Amino acid sequence: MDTIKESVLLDGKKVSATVSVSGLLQWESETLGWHENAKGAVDLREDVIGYSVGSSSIVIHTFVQKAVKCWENSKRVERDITLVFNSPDSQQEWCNVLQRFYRNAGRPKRLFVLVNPFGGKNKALNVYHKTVEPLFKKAGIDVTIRETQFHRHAKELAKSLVLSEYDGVVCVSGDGVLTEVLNGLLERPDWEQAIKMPLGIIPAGTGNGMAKSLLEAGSEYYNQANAAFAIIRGCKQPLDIASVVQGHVKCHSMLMLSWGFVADVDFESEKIRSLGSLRIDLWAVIRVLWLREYSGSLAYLPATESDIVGERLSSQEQSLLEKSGDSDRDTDYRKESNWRTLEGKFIYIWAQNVPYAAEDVIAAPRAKFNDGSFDLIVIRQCPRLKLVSILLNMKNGSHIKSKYVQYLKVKAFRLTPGGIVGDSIEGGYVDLDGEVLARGQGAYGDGSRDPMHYGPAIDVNVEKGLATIFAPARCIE
Ligand SMILES: Nc1ncnc2c1ncn2[C@@H]1O[C@H](COP(=O)(O)OP(=O)(O)OP(=O)(O)O)[C@@H](O)[C@H]1O
Repeated sequence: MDTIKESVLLDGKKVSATVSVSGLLQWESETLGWHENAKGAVDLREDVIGYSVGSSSIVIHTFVQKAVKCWENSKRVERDITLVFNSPDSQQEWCNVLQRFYRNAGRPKRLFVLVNPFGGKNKALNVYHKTVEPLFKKAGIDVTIRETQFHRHAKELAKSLVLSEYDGVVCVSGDGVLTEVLNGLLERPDWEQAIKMPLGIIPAGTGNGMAKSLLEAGSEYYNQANAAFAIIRGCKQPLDIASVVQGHVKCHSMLMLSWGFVADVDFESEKIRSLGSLRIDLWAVIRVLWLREYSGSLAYLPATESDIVGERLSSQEQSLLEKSGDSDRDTDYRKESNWRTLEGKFIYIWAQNVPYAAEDVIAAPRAKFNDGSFDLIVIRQCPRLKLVSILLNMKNGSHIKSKYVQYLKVKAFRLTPGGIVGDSIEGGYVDLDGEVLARGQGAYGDGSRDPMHYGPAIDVNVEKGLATIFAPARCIE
């Protein structure tokens, strides 16, 4: 039978209710006639966390979007709907329909949850217990929770995870812990299997660009409850991943790589960390006043015809490129003929996988989760005042309209960072998903014993949809 119908008490009122195998619960009052509250409906797939069964009742835990101003994504609110049945048989019949529906809905049943107790303002544990745990409980999810105890602990845990025991790994943290899990999975001997494990993120760090990008793309209000609900709903989005190789160092990125101004501000301002988020603004002012330009080169493989700017590679550059990087993975772009190069002075180069780099920074408004490319934002020579306006406009993404910004979608790139123009030291940092990948001589002591010294060129290859991430339904590309 596709639909069952029953006369029940719904929140104490007599209604005629139906539930269909396609997941729609509808009701109509048997006493109110055409009164505005006489009818109702709820979509079991889109708007329900789960259900629980009482002695003669079923409680449906709904999580429905509240209508707000049209330009805002609306918040969801929890509301329980209690259905009381006349007989144990009809209750059982309804339970069977609900059970069958949720068994086939692709929702996760067993999750491995990692919480970074020091993420953001040390509030991640509180976020988990207050907001996330109650929702997972209502959804009937079995949770194994681990607090990360040290830097890169999440990576170790991902490396040793028993894959068959979980339907997903969820990080209650910033983007850093999520990236560690990704790298742990990809460093396993069984990485091809391991990387199919769906990942989830509940924003509880300082940098929450991935969670913001997912919720925004799904037209969901940005908060931790909605992020948890996206995981409960079980929709999954393939996510591009960049493999990054510099000499012997090999790792993976899901968010961003930057070199120059932006990375320098981020890392150099660590000295004034006690000032909180103000540290970034203050250091940005310092760096604008004492603006650095770096010499270097960027070779890249355009993703589309309109991303072709710059010169073709010389035959020597092309042959160097073909010997470089990583040949382990499926996608190998090194021998493609369409590579281009930009050389000279740069203020910054920023490669971004998803639109948001942080909650309030839309670094790459055209970025897509699964288009097989990273978006490059390149600033070369630029007057100081224009640079300030570009930085301010990153809050709404309009910086890409500036004539000083080159915005390119690329499938692969090779960055050769050089020194500060007009200075004997190299200086600047290369930031990979919030961690130092490399730094120029002088960025750390005299640089002679710095293990992260710039070294050889950095090769980045985008692997289309290599990872899988839980995402709001409307975000799926
Ligand atoms: N118990 C711990 N002690 C010290 N460092 C930890 C611990 N757990 C996780 N970390 C490290 O904290 C870093 C930041 O993690 P997370 O992703 O939660 O936040 P973030 O937004 O990237 O940064 P922030 O620390 O500024 O909030 C990661 O590099 C991770 O390895």
